[in-house]
Amino acid sequence: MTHSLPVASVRETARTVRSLLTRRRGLLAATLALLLTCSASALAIPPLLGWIVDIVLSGVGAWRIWLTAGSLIAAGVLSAATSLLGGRLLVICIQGSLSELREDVFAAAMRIDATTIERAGSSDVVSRLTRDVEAVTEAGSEVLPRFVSALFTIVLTAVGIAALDPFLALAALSAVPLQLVAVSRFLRRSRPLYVQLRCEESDRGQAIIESVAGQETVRTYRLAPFRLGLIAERSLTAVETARAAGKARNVFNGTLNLAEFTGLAAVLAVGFWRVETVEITVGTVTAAALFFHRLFIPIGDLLSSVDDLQRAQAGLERLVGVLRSTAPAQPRYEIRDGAVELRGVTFTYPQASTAAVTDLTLTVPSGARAVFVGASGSGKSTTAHLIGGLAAPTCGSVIVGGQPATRAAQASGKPAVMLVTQETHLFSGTLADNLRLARADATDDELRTALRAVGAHWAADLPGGINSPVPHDLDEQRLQHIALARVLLADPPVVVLDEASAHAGADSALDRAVDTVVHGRTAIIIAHRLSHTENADITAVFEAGRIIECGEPRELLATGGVFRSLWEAWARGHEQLPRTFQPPLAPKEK
Ligand SMILES: Nc1ncnc2c1ncn2[C@@H]1O[C@H](COP(=O)(O)OP(=O)(O)OP(=O)(O)O)[C@@H](O)[C@H]1O
Repeated sequence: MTHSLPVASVRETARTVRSLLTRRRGLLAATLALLLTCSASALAIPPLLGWIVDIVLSGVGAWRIWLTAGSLIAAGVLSAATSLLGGRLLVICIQGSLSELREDVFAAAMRIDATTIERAGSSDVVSRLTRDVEAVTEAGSEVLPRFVSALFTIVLTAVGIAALDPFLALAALSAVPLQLVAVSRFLRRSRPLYVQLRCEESDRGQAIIESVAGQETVRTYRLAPFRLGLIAERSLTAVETARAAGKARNVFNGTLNLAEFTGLAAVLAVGFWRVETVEITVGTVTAAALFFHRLFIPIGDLLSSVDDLQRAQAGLERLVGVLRSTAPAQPRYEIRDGAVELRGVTFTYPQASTAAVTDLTLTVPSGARAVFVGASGSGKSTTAHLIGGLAAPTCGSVIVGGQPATRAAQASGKPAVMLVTQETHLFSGTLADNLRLARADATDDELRTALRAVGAHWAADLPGGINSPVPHDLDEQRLQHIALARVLLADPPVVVLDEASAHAGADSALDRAVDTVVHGRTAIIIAHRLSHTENADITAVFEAGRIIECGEPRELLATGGVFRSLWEAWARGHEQLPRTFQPPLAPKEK
């Protein structure tokens, strides 16, 4: 079960939209004035046509027909020109606001901490940044301009009919009750359905992403039927909600058609009676019928855009929810040095019932090298993540350079801590692009130097050198080269290497690269081989989420505790001990 990110209330969403629009209030006012002019000039067309009918019926001078026709053309041209210009300005205004919102939401999503993303499921964030942004953008650029101009046309046309004849206006109003019922029922029913549908779609996406990402596990444990069942169940739930939303839309459209029929029938019937009683001319009834007929399209536009706007509103509420789920942009923090301190740290993963690490206390002075050893699941990676500021401890504090680690992650200037894991993410683009993620202003020479320093000589052999697209078939070692070169380029005071040289194998080139990278900075190394403790200032032995031994490795060997047993067991499996641990470091026999 995922805990989706929050969805903003209607009021919060309206506040955000208002603040985005008021930044462009001049442009918005000009746009509305143009659209109003467009609707007003279009409004002149039915009465002018009605006059032509009356002039023809009365048989007076042809010049009047020409004059009226000229006015008709002028009104048409003015209406078309202002509609074009107003529509364009509206799109510019809305697109500007939307792109600002998109940037804010994207920046906010990047600031959400890893624990919240994990709790919400990554597909929730992805669906907000893709499908919701799409729905809002589409509504903003296509539906909203149609909605605004339809709204103006309806209001002005209603005024026009009333000015022609109040009885005809009353007849036209007979369509309104049915329209109001249709809209209010639809609004009540569809908005929660759209919000629900989005959540269900993102749950379905999460199940698919997890199944694909974990396909090896799925295959190994023969979980395919279970995973497919889960996806099918979530798809079915989403389809049922989509069907309920479709049904609500059909009822809505049917009621609108009935309303149109009722209104036009009423206008024609009343018009017939009024002409019979010779109180108005045929031209007036013609103008009123044309007015009412002209209303069909904008009313259809207005009410059908309610559907799209509803969907966009649901999307907007989810987007504003992303803004709400992060703290406002943090001020940049200065870190003092590369010292790392854990003070009574306990951390429990969101959906776990027991703590992954408990009451950890450790001090790594600036520039020192600390190596974490321990069995799988003993809490090393969790501690590395906490030092990297990816999550805040449940209890206690993790301090980097005098700042809580989560703040140090936003240190001003270069990053305070960099975490290198076995999973090196590459973006599409060239090798240089991928390295410049660490330092945007690095020159080509600096990139090449960093690659050489970590032993990535293969990069020079690529057809276009560092400007070649990243090869798809990079092996784990080469991926680690890129990750380590990024550290050299970013030059953080603290580096956390989680199994960074696990793929070194017999070749110790990657170990040498690790040595180069950690030189001159505080290093936290999660070791998969005890040889890594050879050059460590501090070795911390983890067991069941606790640090059970901690100190300078020679002292630990001399003390004869768990580390010494581990060391001896490891050494038995390796004919050759690392140089420094041989005679000089090996514990003296007591
Ligand atoms: N995302 C997670 N959600 C819930 N529990 C987790 C999560 N990641 C790790 N754990 C649990 O936290 C505990 C510590 O795991 P951690 O990965 O930190 O250990 P580790 O020593 O780094 O192991 P390894 O060397 O296998 O990575 C384990 O019990 C593990 O099952």
